[in-house]
Amino acid sequence: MAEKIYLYDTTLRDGSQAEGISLSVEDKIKIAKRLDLFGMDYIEGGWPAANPKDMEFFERAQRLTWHHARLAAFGRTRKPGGRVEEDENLLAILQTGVKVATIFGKTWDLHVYQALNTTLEENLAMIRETVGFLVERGLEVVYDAEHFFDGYKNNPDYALACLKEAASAGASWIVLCDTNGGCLPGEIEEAVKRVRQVIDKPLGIHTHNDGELAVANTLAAVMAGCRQVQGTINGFGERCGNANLCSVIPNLELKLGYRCLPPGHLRELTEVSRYVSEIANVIQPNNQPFVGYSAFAHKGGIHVSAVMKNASTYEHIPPEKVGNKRRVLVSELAGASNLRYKAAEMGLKLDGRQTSDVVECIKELERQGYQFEGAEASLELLLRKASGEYRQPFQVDYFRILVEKREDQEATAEAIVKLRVGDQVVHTAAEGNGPVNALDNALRKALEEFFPAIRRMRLTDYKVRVLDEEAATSAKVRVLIESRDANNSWSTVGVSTNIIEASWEALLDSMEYALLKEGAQREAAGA
Ligand SMILES: CC(=O)SCCNC(=O)CCNC(=O)[C@H](O)C(C)(C)COP(=O)(O)OP(=O)(O)OC[C@H]1O[C@@H](n2cnc3c(N)ncnc32)[C@H](O)[C@@H]1OP(=O)(O)O
Ligand SMILES: CC(=O)C(=O)O
Repeated sequence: MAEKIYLYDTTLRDGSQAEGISLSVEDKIKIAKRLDLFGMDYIEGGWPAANPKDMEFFERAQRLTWHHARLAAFGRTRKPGGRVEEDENLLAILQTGVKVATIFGKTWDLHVYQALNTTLEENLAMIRETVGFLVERGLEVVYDAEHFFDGYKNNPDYALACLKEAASAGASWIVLCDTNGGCLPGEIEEAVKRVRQVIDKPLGIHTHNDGELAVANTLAAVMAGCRQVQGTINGFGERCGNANLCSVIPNLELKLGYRCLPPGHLRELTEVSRYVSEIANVIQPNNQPFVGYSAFAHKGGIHVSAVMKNASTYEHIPPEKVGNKRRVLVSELAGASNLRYKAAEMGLKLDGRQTSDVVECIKELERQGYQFEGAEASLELLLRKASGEYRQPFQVDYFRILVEKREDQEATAEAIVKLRVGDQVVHTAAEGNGPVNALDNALRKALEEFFPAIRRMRLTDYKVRVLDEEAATSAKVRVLIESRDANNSWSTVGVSTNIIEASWEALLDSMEYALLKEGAQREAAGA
């Protein structure tokens, strides 16, 4: 059976130290519950003495049932010259009622002298007394040796002496921290091996990402003998972040053959990562390894052609192992393979001639400024039209816009639209707070009577990108529109030197796509 590596999540504590992240108690509870079900072994809930929010988290957490994880409360060693029995930070940990306390203490002599302003001997006493105080009260103590690796480089005997104090005082885990995040994997490996010779306790690793090596350093530490990994979901954390558990876990399980999560749970990784990003209100980078939207997205025609023959030609793991999906993008870099893949996804049949015509058409449109990667609904309409199986639900004869601005009055906009549905001609006018809004209103007014689905869709985002800035006010623009109904969202694109025309194109595609989906749903329901 594969060897177990214990997962220690500090998203709620070190993750909250990231600039721009502030979690409410409710957010923390939601994340902790999800991580518990996911199979995290330890969840660090916060530093109870640091703020009332963290204490409230523990009060609420005590009333909940935890299926897998042990909750840990974080804190520091006692103050220099202080008494553990009177240390409010330790008393707060006891007050939370948790069974695990994680204590960080100094290991780097520089910090002892300059941050704590005390002696090396007093720091050893602080570690010994603090760990002993909590162990005597029945807690499992995880000892986080802050700045261990920098301390080891500067004064190895003292750094190791700090670890020995914590171990002999009864700490269950000795966790080696690369607090400044500047170490290299080789340095980590060497130091961990040395610690194993002198410390007879299970070791853990806690790394930061300042040299972009937090994941690599964590893996190096595990290969050298650490059996607990500390990190955060999506690598959130102070400065450049912590070791990203969304990369650490699949590397440990899939590449190194360790056991971290309960069997089958790795498939929840992508969902967990996105859930935490959503609650933390952080946009997940598309290129985030394993779990990002683009982690298994293939754009180059050469890649897609090979992936369709054997996915491992351009994928280091099957995406479904981590709950992610393969995607194929269509752009000017596409070949026939991209189009065939897309057409099959849409249930369309394109013959060789149609496929090469669409590839050429897309390359030409992208040259003009269109971008189909971010406008999959416009792409689908294009492919359907090319397949010869598509009937347009309506035809537009023309639109006209009137924008008026009078002195001391707000600007007004009015749009007139003439279109045909079958053999009926519709001629409507509508006002709006701007020309695009007026067009949207006029189109809806014309179409709603024939197609009630239009009432159920709405525009959710509108983006304009100037394509050739130097052309100033005569520049070409690309408009991307995002729309949604109760079940789906979709994006469409339009390009023109006239911003109204570009918007109009994207708007028409958006409504046409809503009708296409509505028709497909009705068909599926047998209506
Ligand atoms: C490596 C890490 O990530 S550790 C965790 C870091 N996280 C945080 O700091 C977030 C939460 N922090 C806080 O809310 C506040 O800093 C508090 C409540 C903890 C302390 O606030 P204050 O009492 O106002 O102190 P302040 O933050 O200015 O300074 C920290 C003090 O802790 C001392 N300290 C630092 N590490 C330790 C330690 N391991 N053991 C004992 N004391 C320590 C410092 O020497 C300093 O003492 P001083 O005030 O006598 O100079
Ligand atoms: C303990 C901790 O958060 C660190 O050393 O980075």
